[in-house]
Amino acid sequence: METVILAVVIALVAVVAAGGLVVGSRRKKQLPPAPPSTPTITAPPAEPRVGDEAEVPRDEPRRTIEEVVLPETPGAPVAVEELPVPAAPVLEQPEPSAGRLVRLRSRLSRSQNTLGKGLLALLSREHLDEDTWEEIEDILITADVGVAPTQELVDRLRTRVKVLGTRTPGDLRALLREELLTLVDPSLDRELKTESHETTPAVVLVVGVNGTGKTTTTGKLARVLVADGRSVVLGAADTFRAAAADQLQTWGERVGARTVRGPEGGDPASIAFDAVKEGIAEGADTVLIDTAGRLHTKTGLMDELGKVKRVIEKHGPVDEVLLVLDATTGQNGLVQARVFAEVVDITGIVLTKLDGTAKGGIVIAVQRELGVPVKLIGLGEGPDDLAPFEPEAFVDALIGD
Ligand SMILES: Nc1nc2c(ncn2[C@@H]2O[C@H](COP(=O)(O)OP(=O)(O)OP(=O)(O)O)[C@@H](O)[C@H]2O)c(=O)[nH]1
Repeated sequence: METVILAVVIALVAVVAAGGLVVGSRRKKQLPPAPPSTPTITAPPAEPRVGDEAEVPRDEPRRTIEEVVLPETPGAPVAVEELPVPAAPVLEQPEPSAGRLVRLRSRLSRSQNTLGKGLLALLSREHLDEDTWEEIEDILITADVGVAPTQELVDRLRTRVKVLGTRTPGDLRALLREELLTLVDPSLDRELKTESHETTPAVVLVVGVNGTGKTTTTGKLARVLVADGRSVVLGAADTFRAAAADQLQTWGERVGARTVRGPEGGDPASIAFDAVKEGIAEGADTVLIDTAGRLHTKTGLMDELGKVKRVIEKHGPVDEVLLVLDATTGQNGLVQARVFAEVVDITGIVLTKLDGTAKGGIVIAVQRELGVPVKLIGLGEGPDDLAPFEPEAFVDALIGD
C-alpha cells in the first residue's frame, strides 16, 4: 500500500513540474520584442519657455473669434470685460502765424552779419572810394542778391549817398533799409489763397525738388493754417520716396489733419484726386498736396505735375502752386525755379533753410527770376519755424538793430 501511495505522489510531482515548464516557456514568448538596433528619431517635444503658459500651444489649430462657440448658460450674468478706451491723441496748438518772422528774426543772423551789417559798415567809411563800392558789390553778390539787382542797388546807393552829404549812422541805416525794401518789393501780393470756395476746398499744390524741404514745408504749412483756424486735409502725392507719406501723416496727426495716401510708387494724380474728394466730403477749408518733383527730365515733370493739376481740376480750381526752394543752394535753386516755372504756373515761392545761411539775398534774386513773390520762409527744423514772408520785418532783420 505504501508503495502505491509513493507512486501516486511521484506521479503528481512529475505532472506539476511539467506544467510549470510549459507556463514558463509561454511567458518567455509574450515578452515585448527587443528594440530595433537603429532607433527612429522623432522631433523632441519643444522645450517650454518662460511665458509659454500665456501662448496658444504651438500645435493647436488656431480659431478665429467667430469660430469659437461659447457655452450657452441662459440667465447667467454675462461678464463683460471692460476694454481700456484708447486715449484720444492730444492735438498740438501751433503758434499763430502772425508775427512769426519777427519772433524768428535771430535765425537770420548769418545773413544779417554778411548783408546788413557788412553793408552798413562799408557805407559808414569816411571815404567811399571805388574799392569800397566794389566791396559793397561783392557782399551783395555773395549773399545771392543776383547781378542785376546788385547793380541797381549800388547805383542808387551811390547817388543817394552823394545827395546825403554828411552821413550819420541813422541816415545810412534808413537809406539802406529803404533801398533793400524796394528790391524786395512790398507791393507784391503775398497772401496765401487758402480760403474754401462755395462747395470745394482751396487746393494748394506743393512742388519742388526732393530734399528742398517740401514735405516738411507741407507739414509746417498745415500747422500755419490750423493755427489760423482752417481745417486741412493732406494729400501724400509724393509716392517717390517711401517715407514721405509717413512723414506727412505724422505732421497731420499732430494737428488733427487727415492724410490721404496711396501705395508706394502709386499714381500721384489719383492720390491728389482722392485728397480733394476727401476735402470736399469733410467740408475742409484747404487741401495741401505734397508732390514728388523729380527733375530727371522736363517732360517727365511736366507730365506728372500737369496730370496732377488736370485731375484736381475735375473737382475745382488749384488755388496755389507753391515752389519750395532750398535757400542754401544758390544758383542751383534758381535753375530749378526756371524749370518748374516752365512746367507749371507757380503762384508763390517758399524759401527754406534761410536759417544759418548768409544767402538771404536769394529772396530778391528768385522773385526777380520768376516774377512771383516769396510767400513763406523756412527758418529752422522746428514745427513752427515756417513764417509768412513780411518784407519790412525781413529787411529789418537783415539790417539789425
Ligand atoms: N534748417 C532747416 N532745415 C529745414 C528747413 N526746412 C526743411 N528742413 C530740413 O530739410 C530736410 C529735408 O526735408 P524734407 O521735407 O524731407 O525734404 P523733401 O523736399 O520733402 O524731400 P522728399 O520728401 O524726398 O521729396 C529735413 O531734414 C528738414 O528738417 C528749414 O527751414 N531750415
